[in-house]
Amino acid sequence: MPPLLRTRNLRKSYRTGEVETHALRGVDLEIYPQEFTAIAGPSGSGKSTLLHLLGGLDHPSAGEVWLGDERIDGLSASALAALRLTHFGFVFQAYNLIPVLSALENAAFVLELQGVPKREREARALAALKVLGIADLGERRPNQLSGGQQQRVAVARALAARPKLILADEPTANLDSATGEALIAHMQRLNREEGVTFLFSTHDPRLLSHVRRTVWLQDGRVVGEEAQAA
Ligand SMILES: Nc1ncnc2c1ncn2[C@@H]1O[C@H](COP(=O)(O)OP(=O)(O)OP(=O)(O)O)[C@@H](O)[C@H]1O
Repeated sequence: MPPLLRTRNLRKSYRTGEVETHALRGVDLEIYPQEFTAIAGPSGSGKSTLLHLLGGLDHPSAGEVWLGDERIDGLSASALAALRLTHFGFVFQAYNLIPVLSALENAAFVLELQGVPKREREARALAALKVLGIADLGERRPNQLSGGQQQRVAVARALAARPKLILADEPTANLDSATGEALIAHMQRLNREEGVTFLFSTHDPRLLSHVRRTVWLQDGRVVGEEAQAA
């Protein structure tokens, strides 16, 4: 099976005034369909930067990103936006829920952008909330939900759009241990039963104990890899 996502010698530098930070220094990575994988490493090692580049949220300084057999690193902003809408689900802190929309409307939001008709998007959003065990909370706004429930709505929103891949940046950060474990169990079930590919960035040992593969980053380089039994 060919990889879903692939990078070749991926590099990213940020310039802030006179200071240049080399966040990624040549990363080669392949993510295959149905993986349940974490990018792990210390703070500042480049995990979020890597996830952003893989999801087409930013351009690399050098190197290549391939989605299937399409090279995506050089695409225009609008082409990347279209690609994100159809291929990727994001569970990122910076992409949190829209405060004035209910949980159901938030879960349906990407479908609205995709032009899915109203009745179908409500049915799919509700089905996604059900999968995450929060169908009864569909009417609530984000500020009426706990942190864990909000994270589940974010996963439901990603899922409802039926992406090939869900990219999740520290999805269990700030969750108490029971809520974190419940969210992990839901994502595992989606992975096993629906075949959704998950790629996380995390340093949460709870999540790391459940992934099947961990790619370790340090100073912008892959320094090791572990496979775990399912
Ligand atoms: N927009 C930016 N401008 C300047 N420097 C940045 C920017 N984004 C990230 N960096 C720097 O790039 C390096 C990698 O950051 P990144 O956020 O990818 O690491 P991380 O492993 O996700 O860290 P954390 O676990 O703390 O979230 C860090 O040194 C960071 O300060």
